[in-house]
Amino acid sequence: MASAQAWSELSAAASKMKATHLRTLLQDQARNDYMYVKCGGMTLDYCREKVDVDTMGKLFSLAEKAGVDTKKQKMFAGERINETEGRPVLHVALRAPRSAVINVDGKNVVPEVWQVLDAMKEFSDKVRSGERVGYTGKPLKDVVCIGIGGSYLGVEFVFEALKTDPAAAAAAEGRRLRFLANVDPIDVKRALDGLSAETTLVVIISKTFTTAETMLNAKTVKEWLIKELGTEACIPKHVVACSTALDKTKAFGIDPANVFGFWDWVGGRFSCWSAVGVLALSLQYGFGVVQQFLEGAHVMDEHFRTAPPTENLPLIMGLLAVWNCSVLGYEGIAVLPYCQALVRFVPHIQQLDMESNGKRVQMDGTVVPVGTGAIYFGEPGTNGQHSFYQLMHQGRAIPAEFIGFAHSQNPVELPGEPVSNHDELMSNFFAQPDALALGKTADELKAEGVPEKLVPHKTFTGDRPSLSLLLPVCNASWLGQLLALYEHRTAVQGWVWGINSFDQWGVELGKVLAKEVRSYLSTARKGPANDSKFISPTKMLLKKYLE
Ligand SMILES: O=P(O)(O)OC[C@H]1O[C@H](O)[C@H](O)[C@@H](O)[C@@H]1O
Repeated sequence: MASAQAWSELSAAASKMKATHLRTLLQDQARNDYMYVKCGGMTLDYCREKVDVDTMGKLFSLAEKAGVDTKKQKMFAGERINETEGRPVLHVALRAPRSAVINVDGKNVVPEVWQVLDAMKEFSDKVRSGERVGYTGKPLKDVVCIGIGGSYLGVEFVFEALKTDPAAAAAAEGRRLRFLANVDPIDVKRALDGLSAETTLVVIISKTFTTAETMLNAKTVKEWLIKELGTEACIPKHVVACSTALDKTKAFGIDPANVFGFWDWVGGRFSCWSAVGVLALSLQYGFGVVQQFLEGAHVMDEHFRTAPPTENLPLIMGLLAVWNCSVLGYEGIAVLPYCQALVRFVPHIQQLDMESNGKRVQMDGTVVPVGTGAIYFGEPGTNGQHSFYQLMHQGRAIPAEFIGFAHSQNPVELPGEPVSNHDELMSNFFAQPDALALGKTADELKAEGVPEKLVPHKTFTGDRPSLSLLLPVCNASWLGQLLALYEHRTAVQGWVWGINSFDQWGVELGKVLAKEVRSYLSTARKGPANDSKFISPTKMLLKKYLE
């Protein structure tokens, strides 16, 4: 955590920035050029953030004082930086090349990573080619993934993002991939709808293999398979698992040969590069496509590890998030991908950032002196424009992160239209940040002849910060880079705040209380039950539910 002095220096800079409209800041071309940063084919333009070059200098020095670089080197070196759980944080090892050396307690973990990757390639190739079949001899063309949180969101994001990528779509022809996350039995119905057990492979994804939702869903689907196929003997052919808890997968009845492992140094929300994501995505799109995703992430890892601060995209984006949240006092961040393929990107980023940085104490247990974490939300553009953008333009100011691609996965050009469909989409990507930043003044409206009484309603105050990320195309490799960028951006914020971005104790209390309700309901469904553990409003509502 940076010192109190470093934070107070920033609040002085904040006063200056608050008093300077983005219209003024954007007139400084040297400033704008400084904030136009390239990383390979990816471009970050952050000139519409409420910062000047001097502020950025202060933010880089804040990072230095907070020891961000040292913490980053420790992460890459496999040190136990997740102090509250005593674990290294090594998702970067999951996408390291075969030749890399990353030691944990003196042992290189990269060969183990590749051993599992090779096993997943072999397994998915066999399923896809029809060499490995179901219990009745039919090819396994459908896959149902059962998992929640980090064992679901990233995988679904990538699955959706590649669905319309021409190469991935061709590789997925004739195959279906479904997800079952919520413990709501309605989700079981939705996931299994129209599937035949004979052709369905079930992948149970759970790091701990104890998560209540996943375990109940896994049992429910196991029952479905047994009922449909008429025998428990079908399970080894139809159920596989991705987990670190090999004893528990065995107890569930899964053949150890059908379990794809990973390690305690892979955090749930950083795990889609492990068996958690690689197996299901390889089954759907083939291992080759998934390998491009991993390689893309590695490119971003290397950029993050080696690029100087002023060119380091994850560092800059992490610092801007800290600046907006802790110094300027904005509470939310809108993530706005102008790409329908990223339809499940924001839900994943919500978990990635809000579970990582929704913390109130520093590593040493003392309360962080500034606000931490932001409320993430967003929708693909242009859908969001017809929904919550009104509030962003004329209601609350919410820093926004616009994400766009130079080329579409599905180019369409209609004769007689002034621009291609993708250019139409991207016209909005370029227009919205300027509308937020510049706004529209009363004088401009009056000059346009807007009636006096409508002028206040039509005025846009502007001065609303955003950044824009432009990537070449939404394919496996660029998706890998994009997600790794957001992962490192998340870590940077946590390191500046001095919190532990890699634990998640905040999810525990609700789980414990749910256990008490579960045991009460189990008794109450059969007869009288003791509700003295609950507060009276909860008792009342439980009574109503059971009526
Ligand atoms: O993979 P599992 O052990 O089933 O855990 C699934 C999820 O459980 C909890 O909700 C954690 O907060 C998540 O970080 C985790 O990803």
